[in-house]
Amino acid sequence: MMKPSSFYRLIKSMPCSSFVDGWILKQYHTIPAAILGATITGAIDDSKSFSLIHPHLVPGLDGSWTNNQTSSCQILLPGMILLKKYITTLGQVGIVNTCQRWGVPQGLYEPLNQYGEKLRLRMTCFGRNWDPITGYEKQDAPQKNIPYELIHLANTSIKDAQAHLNLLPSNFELPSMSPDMCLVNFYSCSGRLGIHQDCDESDDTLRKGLPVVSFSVGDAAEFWYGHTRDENKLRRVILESGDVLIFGGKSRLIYHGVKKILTNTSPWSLLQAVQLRPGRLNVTLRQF
Ligand SMILES: O=C(O)CCC(=O)C(=O)O
Ligand SMILES: [Fe+2]
Repeated sequence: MMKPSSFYRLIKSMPCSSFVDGWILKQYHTIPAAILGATITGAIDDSKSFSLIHPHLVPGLDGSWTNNQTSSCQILLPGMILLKKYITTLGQVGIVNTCQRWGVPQGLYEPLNQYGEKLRLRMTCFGRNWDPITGYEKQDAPQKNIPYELIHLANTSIKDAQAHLNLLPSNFELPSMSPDMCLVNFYSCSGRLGIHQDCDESDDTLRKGLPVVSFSVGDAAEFWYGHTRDENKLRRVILESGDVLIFGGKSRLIYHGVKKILTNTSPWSLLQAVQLRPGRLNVTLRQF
């Protein structure tokens, strides 16, 4: 019996996969074969080194990852901005493929918390190393550069959010930043993330409120946030595929967490194009 590759798979197994054990095979989207055939060229051979990249689906750097025509901007709190439907389907496909390609061979691991318990997600990072227990302490492990496309998308998102803020009478500040760490999280349908603050970055970053930029791809999530850890006082927002959430300025140290994943809410067009496994991919960029 073949063991699943050590690379954790963002993209679900093809029905003809040689992977027969592990939870990877337990859930399938029911995508009719006719649709698969229309968009995915050729069967994927899982027995070789794991890569499901379809180069023709990776967008160029021509701005096609963003879609300002149909997106909208919501200010959730001072410094906390949600760009709804900001990333095009093509851009979302690009994010999945980029994370998949860049993640080889270590893949996304199941991190532990300080009590030795598994978190309810998988993760990897590009740029500076970070993990939930030691934070940024361990920089000796090999690092992978942050994919340029992700940096570009983060910068464009911040610029667009700033442009929106400039149109408003309020003077909510949203500083720019130069991302040097990119955290990739994948939540299965039962995944979640407890309420926390992102406060491991440098004092300078936190003091200046340099923003975290967060991309959501796949199933939607119920995201809780607010100025307190008290869950009764937190607000909720649904983060959907293609949304970009930015929290900086006065909201840089906001408490937040992912309460639940809303299963079967991935856009059909995304599943057709890239077959992201059931669940949610979240990519955050930040400056240490
Ligand atoms: O998945 C999300 O939307 C949030 C992720 C997050 O809070 C983090 O990685 O620190
Ligand atoms: Fe966070």
